[in-house]
Amino acid sequence: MNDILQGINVYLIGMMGAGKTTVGRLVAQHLQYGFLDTDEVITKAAGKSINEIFVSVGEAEFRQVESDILGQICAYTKLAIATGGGIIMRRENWGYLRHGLVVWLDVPVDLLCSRLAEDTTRPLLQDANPQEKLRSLLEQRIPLYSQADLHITISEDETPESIAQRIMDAIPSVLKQDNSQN
Ligand SMILES: Nc1ncnc2c1ncn2[C@@H]1O[C@H](COP(=O)(O)OP(=O)(O)O)[C@@H](O)[C@H]1O
Ligand SMILES: O=C(O)C1=C[C@@H](OP(=O)(O)O)[C@@H](O)[C@H](O)C1
Ligand SMILES: [Mg+2]
Repeated sequence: MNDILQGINVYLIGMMGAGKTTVGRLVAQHLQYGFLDTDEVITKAAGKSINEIFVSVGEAEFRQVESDILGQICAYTKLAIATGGGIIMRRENWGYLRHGLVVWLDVPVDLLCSRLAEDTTRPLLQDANPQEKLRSLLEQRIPLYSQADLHITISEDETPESIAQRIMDAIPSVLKQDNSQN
């Protein structure tokens, strides 16, 4: 598989709670790739949590830093990258994501909600009605998530390992022509 991918990066996109960070680590192991999480890179560089960044400089500045980090990451190869759920909103980010293979983890809102019910680390969900917030964010974002190379639909009962395996099985079918011909 590593040979077929020719070292191109694999980017996981999808909503908060979709499992990008959890599954991304496993995909990296399967591919014998490095693993990066854009949120983790940002929090390490800033010395602050995502919540603190949103409070101190606001979402707009966070999005700028997120784009800058993605621009730097995409210069490397052999990485599986878990992105933040909103990374797909900026057009310039697609220029970076397109250097790699983009995988959308598509999880129903009800399941996202149950996974994140006790979570306090997602500032956008510190809302009176987190379920409605997730629903409206997903509605805005679906046209963008849909631009992924690979669409992985996830049902209620599927382990992260099973999802990672499905991604591995599906990758050959969506490899960009240039890479599959080499
Ligand atoms: N396939 C899965 N089955 C059950 N729980 C999961 C699964 N994938 C992720 N989770 C849990 O859901 C929460 C959010 O996962 P995370 O990987 O942080 O998502 P994301 O990075 O997409 O926001 C975590 O508590 C994680 O353990
Ligand atoms: O969907 C979003 O806009 C966000 C998702 C978060 O990452 P996860 O998708 O890993 O939760 C994080 O980047 C930030 O809280 C904003
Ligand atoms: Mg994450």
